[in-house]
Amino acid sequence: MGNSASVKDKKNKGSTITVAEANTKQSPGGVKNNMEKRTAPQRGGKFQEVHLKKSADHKSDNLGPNKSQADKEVSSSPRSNSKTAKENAAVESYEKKAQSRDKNTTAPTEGDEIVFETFIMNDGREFQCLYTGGIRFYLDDWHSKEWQPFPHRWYNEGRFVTGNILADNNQQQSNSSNQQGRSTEQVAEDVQQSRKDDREGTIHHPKRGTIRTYLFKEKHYVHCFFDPSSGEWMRLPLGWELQHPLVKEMVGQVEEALPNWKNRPHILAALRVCNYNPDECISLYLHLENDEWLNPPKTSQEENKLKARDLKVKELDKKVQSLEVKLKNEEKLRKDAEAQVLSLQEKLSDLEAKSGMAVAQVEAMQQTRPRTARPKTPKDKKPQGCLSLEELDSLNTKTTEIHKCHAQFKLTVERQLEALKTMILQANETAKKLGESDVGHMKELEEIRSLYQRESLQRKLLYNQLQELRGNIRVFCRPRRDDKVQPCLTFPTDNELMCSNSDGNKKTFSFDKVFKTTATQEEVFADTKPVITSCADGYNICLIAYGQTGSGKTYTMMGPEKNPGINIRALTELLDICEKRADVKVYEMKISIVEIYNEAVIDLLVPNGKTVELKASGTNFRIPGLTEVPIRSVDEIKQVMKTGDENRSVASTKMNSTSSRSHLILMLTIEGKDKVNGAISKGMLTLCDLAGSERIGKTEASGQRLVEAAAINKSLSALGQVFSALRTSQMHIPYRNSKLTQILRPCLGGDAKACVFVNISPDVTNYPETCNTLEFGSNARQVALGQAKQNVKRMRD
Ligand SMILES: Nc1ncnc2c1ncn2[C@@H]1O[C@H](COP(=O)(O)OP(=O)(O)OP(=O)(O)O)[C@@H](O)[C@H]1O
Repeated sequence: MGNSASVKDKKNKGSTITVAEANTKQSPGGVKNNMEKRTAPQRGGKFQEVHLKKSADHKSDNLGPNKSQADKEVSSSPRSNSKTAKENAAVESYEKKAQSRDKNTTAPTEGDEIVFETFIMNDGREFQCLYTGGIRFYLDDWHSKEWQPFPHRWYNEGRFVTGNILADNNQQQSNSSNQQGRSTEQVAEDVQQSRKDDREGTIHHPKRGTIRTYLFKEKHYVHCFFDPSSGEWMRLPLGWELQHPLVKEMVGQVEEALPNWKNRPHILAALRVCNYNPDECISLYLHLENDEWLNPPKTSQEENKLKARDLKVKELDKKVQSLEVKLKNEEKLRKDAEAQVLSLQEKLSDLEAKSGMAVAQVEAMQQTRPRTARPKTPKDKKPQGCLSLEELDSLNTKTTEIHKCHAQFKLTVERQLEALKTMILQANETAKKLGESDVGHMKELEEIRSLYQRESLQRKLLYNQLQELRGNIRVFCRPRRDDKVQPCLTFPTDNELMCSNSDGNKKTFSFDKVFKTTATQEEVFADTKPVITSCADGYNICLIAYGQTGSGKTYTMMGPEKNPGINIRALTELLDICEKRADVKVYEMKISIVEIYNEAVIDLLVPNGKTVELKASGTNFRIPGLTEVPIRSVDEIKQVMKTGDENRSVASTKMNSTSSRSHLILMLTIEGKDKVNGAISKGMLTLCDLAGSERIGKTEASGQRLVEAAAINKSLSALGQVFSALRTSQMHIPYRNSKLTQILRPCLGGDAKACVFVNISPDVTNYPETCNTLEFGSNARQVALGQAKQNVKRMRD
């Protein structure tokens, strides 16, 4: 695991270049001519006479035109260059340490096996190294990009990380810097001789004129200026340093990312703490401002509180429903009342029309009525055609009756009108009251709605906290099914696994879940389902498969077409969630697929694959121009996967790689817009099938396979270092050390959730690799628990 890797690949034999050949080609200065005899440690723990390149005495001359970056760095820094007795003592002490560590952590192997190591210099720089046939090389990935002989003097200037990458984290040694004892003139001279780099600079001082500055790299960078009057390098005051162009640029970067942070000297002070790394400075600020981790640890009361809140939310749910029913009833009542008012208004206007007609009739009758006849005198003669007295009397009576009727009718109409007016007034009042109560209910409903939303948000937060308490990184162990091999695994409980070899060695490991070899794809997926749900709520989720080649990583993640693995199931589950929540949220899902091969990131959704670059963006990294394909159905998911797979085959043929030598990463962004309050949630699901974690075998340790193995070793080590830093709650998490950790950064740490599948082979012949994988998983699991407790119980019969 991690720093030591071996692979068996017989395909590439035609193009095999041995390490010695490769170095002869790579170092025109003639590596073989510059060899000397010295004692070097063997992995078996013995010392033997071997040839090693003469590096300390011949410094850069043996590297010819490929003068290594490391040598340049060393010569430019104020350190001792000569090989001393102190150095030899350091070499021997290292060798003794390596010998004793090998006994404990690494199984003895053949004499000239390739062993990968990481060398960390006291100033923090890291180099990938390989050790074979008693010779150690380092990968000069700054300048020549080739393997260079490991300089002798470096033994005194750093330490190796070997064996278990996580376990080695505690082996920090505080080697004292060689800088002590060197005069400032020598230091100044070294700086003058060094090649021009961005650490050199000048500042114009109003009294002292132009002053030379140099950004020293110690444990942390320290920006100093050379003071000729005292002959010493002095630390630059904040005010001066703010004038330096490089520093100005860094401060500007932080200011741009954090516009609220206006105090430039404070920013610079924080930059100093963060070793002049603006990204780190930004993340430090955000960490201190918002980080949940700074909150006091949760107690068991939290769980009770969560339950109580859940109950409250349910009650509120019921109340909302009953209020909605009530509101509907009241709305119906209001509509009825409105209809009644309308019909009454119609009746009223009808009656008004009728009464108007009646009045008109009466007026017409009054106008046509004959004048009252004068009383008849005896002299009068009844003219012809005139009415008789009796007739007139009866006419009078009728007229009087008509008058009476008219008066009565008028009275009735007036009364009716009055009654109608009162009714209309009453109806209006009722309608007004109904309207008011409607507004009241609406207000109440709105309040309850917002309360409900707040509660459900709080529920999600508490659910998230509960998940955090259970562990943000959950580790599952899945052994491959293989009935033809001699098994080395037993399963004492659902959380424990015992691994034993033919010598009777036994190791027990604990995980969040240990699947049996017979576990189905459905059973494996069931445990990740709740975590995936939270992706739709806007959380970053990551599922990683780690293990040696052939241990079932691809089977677990992708699976066969008829029995798919986690990838298809997770995406289908998310589509289901989106559909279920369609009433309240509108979701949009986009997918990208990339492959990391030899530290190059390849976009697999472009025909034949295209190399893309990672760019730092605030505290995270983004990939400008990366293809994103929207998905809306299971068929679309399958189509995208097929395209990715086809392009991966073409790309790997082009690069002469195999799928097990690269990491495959599937990235899905899911954006949901709340229909009620318009809130937007953005989650990310990262599904990662890592390259095989096994060690390199002797026969395959050449040419391209060697570079591949170094790249895999580097990225898996970086992943282990990130877990390690998270486990020990370090301020600086070394995400930058590999492309893999840069891409996985949003899903590791913070409030992201990760599930790590450690895939193992049940075969007893794979016992050492299986133990390495299980140890990686155990260490990753401790990140979740936040404890430095060792989960591995070692037993010997
Ligand atoms: N749980 C399982 N049940 C049945 N067959 C399995 C299981 N796990 C793995 N296999 C089979 O084992 C073989 C190797 O598995 P797989 O390709 O998934 O390994 P891997 O770790 O992804 O290897 P590589 O690193 O080369 O990609 C495949 O043929 C696969 O079908």
